Amino acid sequence: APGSKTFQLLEILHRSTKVGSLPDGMVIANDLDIQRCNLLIHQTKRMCTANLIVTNHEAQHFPGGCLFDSKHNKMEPNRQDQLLFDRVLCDVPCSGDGTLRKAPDLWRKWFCEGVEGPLNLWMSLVSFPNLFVGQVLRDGSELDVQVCDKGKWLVSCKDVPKSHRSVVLPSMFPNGGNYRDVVGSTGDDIITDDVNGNSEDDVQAVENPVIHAFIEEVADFPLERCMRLVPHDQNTGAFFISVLQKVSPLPEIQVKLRKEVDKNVDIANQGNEDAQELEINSLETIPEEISGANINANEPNAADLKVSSVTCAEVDFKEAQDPCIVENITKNTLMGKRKLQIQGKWRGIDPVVFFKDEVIINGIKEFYGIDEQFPFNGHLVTRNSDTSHVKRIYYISKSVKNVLELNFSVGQELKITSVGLKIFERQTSCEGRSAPCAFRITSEGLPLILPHVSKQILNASAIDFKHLLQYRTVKFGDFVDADFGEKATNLMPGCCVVVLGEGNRAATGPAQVDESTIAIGCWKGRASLTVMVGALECHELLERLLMRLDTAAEKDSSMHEDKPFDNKGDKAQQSNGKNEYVEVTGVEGE
Ligand SMILES: C[S@@+](CC[C@H](N)C(=O)[O-])C[C@H]1O[C@@H](n2cnc3c(N)ncnc32)[C@H](O)[C@@H]1O
Repeated sequence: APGSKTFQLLEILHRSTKVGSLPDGMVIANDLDIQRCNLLIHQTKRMCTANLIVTNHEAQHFPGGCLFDSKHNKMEPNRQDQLLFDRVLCDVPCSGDGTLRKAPDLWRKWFCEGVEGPLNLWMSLVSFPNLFVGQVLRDGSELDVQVCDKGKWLVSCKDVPKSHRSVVLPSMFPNGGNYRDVVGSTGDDIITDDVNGNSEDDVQAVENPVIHAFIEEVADFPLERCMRLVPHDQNTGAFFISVLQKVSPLPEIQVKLRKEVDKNVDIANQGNEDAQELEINSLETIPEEISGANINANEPNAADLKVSSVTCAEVDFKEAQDPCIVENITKNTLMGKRKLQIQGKWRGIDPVVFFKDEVIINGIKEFYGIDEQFPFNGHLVTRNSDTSHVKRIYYISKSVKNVLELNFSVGQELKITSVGLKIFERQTSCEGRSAPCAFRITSEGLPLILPHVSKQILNASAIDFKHLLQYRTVKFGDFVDADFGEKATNLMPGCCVVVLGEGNRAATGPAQVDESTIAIGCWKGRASLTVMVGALECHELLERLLMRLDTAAEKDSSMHEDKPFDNKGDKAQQSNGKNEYVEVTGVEGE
């Protein structure tokens, strides 16, 4: 955590999806804490999913996306017009008492009222219209909190035997206080016998009438849908899990929605204008003074912040340290100019903008030979409303597209911190030559788009693939398979994809892609191919490659010793002086 439950939900969603396609469903992951959102985004990145939206709301006030038919003065009951969830996993803040075992010091700070916060939150969540039907749980605040000490139920701190008062604190009872207040100003008149007439040394289990009544009451509840994992049984922090099923909408919800509708109408009118303004239209020019800035999504008033620019020298230094890790380097072409990016509704959060620049989109399609089956229209978004500086393009599934469209139509109610799968990223060559296509395919986007790519794609033999991963830049003439080297020479300059073929020769014909396909994004420079992933990813791919070769029926033993290829390998290594690509200067936020 955070992110592991979201990851598992996405895994379930993607489980039966064929390579190159996307599941129908989607996950919206929400947390009130923006830092937790960012961690979650990071953790789920390796899922490479286009079916996730991460939002930053109070869950009890999660926007409903409910449309209002102003003409007929009624709420649209159409399901498509509302953001309704089929299932909700609520991982709510807890009382924290399960943690006491591993952090006993907390016991002294633990106080009963502390549980009320989470309890109130749970109650407001279960009555939330988008989620569950309300009133499914008994209001816990009605319950008198009882303290059990050595098998005996204590209703008030007055009942605590003197010898136990250092352990059972008044703060553990709902009325709190301290022993001095409760038993007298001096504390001398401390009761030594408890309310049940037992002496303090004669503590015995007694039946508590309140608990008894409670047990009788809950006997009819469907508690088989709840599970309590007590900490000492599992040696964990304790969990209470319950499964609730919504069986019908609540009448009160209609009233509540009714009130919200009026508010939504105003927002929607405002929002539609915003949405139109924010849609990218290459014919429109955005005034310079409001374009191009790097907004930190964690800062509530980031739009007011100055833009800190990374100098060329800093970037060169970082690249010299690890020339392949370029993705995280943010350059700012504006160099010192303070410019503000157009913000969406949420200040400090980059706007989500449908990317519709046909010149760029058609250029990408043409360059990579992407088949028409792969839907682009309405599936691309950016986090930058400045068309001339779009740096990253994200792919969204149909389900996410529907939610975004609904969100725009109701005035951008959703505060979206992350959406979709980064599929293309702007890239240029440091040789100064501009590639015919300014956008490379990202490694996250590669699994999705690969089956649809027919140009700029090569099949490499295992040995050449291995050399690419090892040396990361290999001159065309240094490839073991001369045919592969020639094909690489004939590629267009810029981004290309190298797919691992079978055995020691590159496969011929178009790449056959399935779940087991190993492929890597590369840059075709003037004289060499350079892999476009970080050292860690290269290392992981190399391990996968070696494992595959180990288990292959026709294992080529030469793969495990470089001797026959030493010259080639050395040459390849020597050629790794400088990469032939560099991340383009960009100003997009996110
Ligand atoms: C038990 S943690 C679970 C976090 C996350 N699901 C995970 O697996 O790490 C509870 C989370 O609820 C978040 N939270 C607290 N109050 C909230 C609220 N009103 N709305 C949404 N999230 C809230 C906290 O920021 C915290 O991250």
